[in-house]
Amino acid sequence: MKFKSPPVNSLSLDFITEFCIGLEKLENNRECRGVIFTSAVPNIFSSGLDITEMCGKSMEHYAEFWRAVQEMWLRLYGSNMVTVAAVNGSSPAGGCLIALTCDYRIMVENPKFVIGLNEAQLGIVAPFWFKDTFVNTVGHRVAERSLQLGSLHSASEAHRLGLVDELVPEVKLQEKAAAVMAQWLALPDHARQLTKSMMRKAVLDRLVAHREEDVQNFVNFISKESIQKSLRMYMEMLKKKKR
Ligand SMILES: CCCCCCCC/C=C\C=C\CC(=O)SCCNC(=O)CCNC(=O)[C@H](O)C(C)(C)COP(=O)(O)OP(=O)(O)OC[C@H]1O[C@@H](n2cnc3c(N)ncnc32)[C@H](O)[C@@H]1OP(=O)(O)O
Repeated sequence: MKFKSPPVNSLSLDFITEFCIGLEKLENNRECRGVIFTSAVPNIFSSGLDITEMCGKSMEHYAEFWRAVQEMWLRLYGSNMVTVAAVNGSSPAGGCLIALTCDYRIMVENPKFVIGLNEAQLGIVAPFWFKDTFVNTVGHRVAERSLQLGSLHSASEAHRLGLVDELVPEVKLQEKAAAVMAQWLALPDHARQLTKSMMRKAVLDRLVAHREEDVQNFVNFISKESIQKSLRMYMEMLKKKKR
């Protein structure tokens, strides 16, 4: 699955809806046993949740948007397929979450590419299920420090921390992703799928059990004037950076 929503593959409601429909089709296709996620936009895997979906909109819109974000994560983290992220560009926040939610992450070894859950830098808080996914990948200590600081890690640092599993030159990315996929698909599906479910079930169940509460927390949090102000300032900063 190749993300192609220029300029930065931000995760808008439309993007997320298409992502979920695409994933469901693949999940229901018995001939499809694995998916590689990558980007068709140069230098960007995904810039994370589309900030314009969380700024200056109605409470109803925030609730609809957050349910879609939850749905995307639930489907991807709970997927029966082998999921490999071929990270060929920067991947902050929600973009990093997509990579973390896969079974395996391969990143291009470009010192300009960054990845991490940088929510704290925007004055927002990664919800518990972002945090759980991060802890399950890198462990508690690394996740705690990285989340509190809202760190964006270079590709080599991300590899050192275990945030990504492998680094490769750009020209080798697709070949490597296909080789990893072949390795994972060599196992009997039922054994791999039951093992994956055993490892992820508690974290998935936690969101399912608290889904509406999580939507309400998000809506209350994001609609606070102080948070709206932080998001507006962040968007301004992104625009100024270009001038
Ligand atoms: C008490 C507990 C309660 C719990 C409540 C939970 C609350 C959780 C809430 C939210 C969670 C959010 C998670 C997220 O994903 S937030 C998004 C974070 N993303 C970022 O910080 C990335 C921002 N973008 C960048 O750093 C760069 O754009 C980069 C991706 C590195 C690409 O750089 P470059 O190639 O130089 O491109 P530009 O910066 O010029 O961007 C091009 C245009 O795209 C716009 N843009 C960029 N990112 C976003 C985005 N995420 N959303 C919307 N728009 C984005 C940017 O403004 C440029 O627009 P324009 O051309 O009009 O100037």
